[in-house]
Amino acid sequence: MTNKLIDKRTIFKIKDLNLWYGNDQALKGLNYDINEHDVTAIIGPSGCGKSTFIKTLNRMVELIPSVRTSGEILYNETNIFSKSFRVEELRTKVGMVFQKPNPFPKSIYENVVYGAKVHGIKNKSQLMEIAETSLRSAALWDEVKDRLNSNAYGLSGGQQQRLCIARCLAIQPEVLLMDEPTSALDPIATAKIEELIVELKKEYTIVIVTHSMQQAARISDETAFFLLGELIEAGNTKTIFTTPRDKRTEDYITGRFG
Ligand SMILES: Nc1ncnc2c1ncn2[C@@H]1O[C@H](COP(=O)(O)OP(=O)(O)OP(=O)(O)O)[C@@H](O)[C@H]1O
Repeated sequence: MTNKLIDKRTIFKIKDLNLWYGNDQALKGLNYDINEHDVTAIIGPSGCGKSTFIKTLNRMVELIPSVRTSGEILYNETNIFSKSFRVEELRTKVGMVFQKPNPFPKSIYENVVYGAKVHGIKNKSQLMEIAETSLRSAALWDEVKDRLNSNAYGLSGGQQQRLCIARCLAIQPEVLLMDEPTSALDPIATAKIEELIVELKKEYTIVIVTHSMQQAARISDETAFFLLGELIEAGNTKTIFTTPRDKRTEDYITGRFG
């Protein structure tokens, strides 16, 4: 399915992607392009393959031993499944934020600079600069700048989620994958993350799984509707929500199932 009208750079080109967990096929013949600086929302009923799909984009899904894939995902024009492709580099460039905030049991500062340290940066002022820049980008700096050495577990759920976003940003990704990043948060914390996503798309490309139609409509440029492992319909979010082509998309977005 072709889905782009505007002339933007394609960051992921997905070609005939299939994925199996053992004998069970979870993704079926997906063809889709994801463009730079778009927020792309992945929607669909429980079990339709949304999480599996985004975890395939940085090959995290392969951490499950029974997983087998076929097809291609071109990331900046290189197939991520090719033998010579460096998966560690992919996971640096394509970061992930999960449903439940998952900070490490460390200080706020140590959480943010963790990846930079793993990458060998030792200089204290450089690390402090990375921490401040990342926390500012995640709209958290003002709330934590006086308590950087406090344990991250002392933050609220919404703050912890922004900390996890800051931790991702600190390793300078190009893409942020977000798997229902607000489903564990209250409406105010959710609104803050949504505002942040809209701000972050100036610098990053964002793919977000969401169960909330309102959230998809509020923050995404493109929406892809999945059903039983298939990509049923994708395109401009406004179009998908106002004039879907497929009856199954219409039924889902109007709450008739799922
Ligand atoms: N580790 C796994 N082993 C085997 N099957 C799995 C595994 N993870 C997911 N599946 C199956 O793959 C299919 C897609 O699951 P996935 O979690 O990607 O769906 P989803 O759309 O993200 O669901 P939800 O909205 O409930 O999170 C489901 O049938 C699920 O049972």
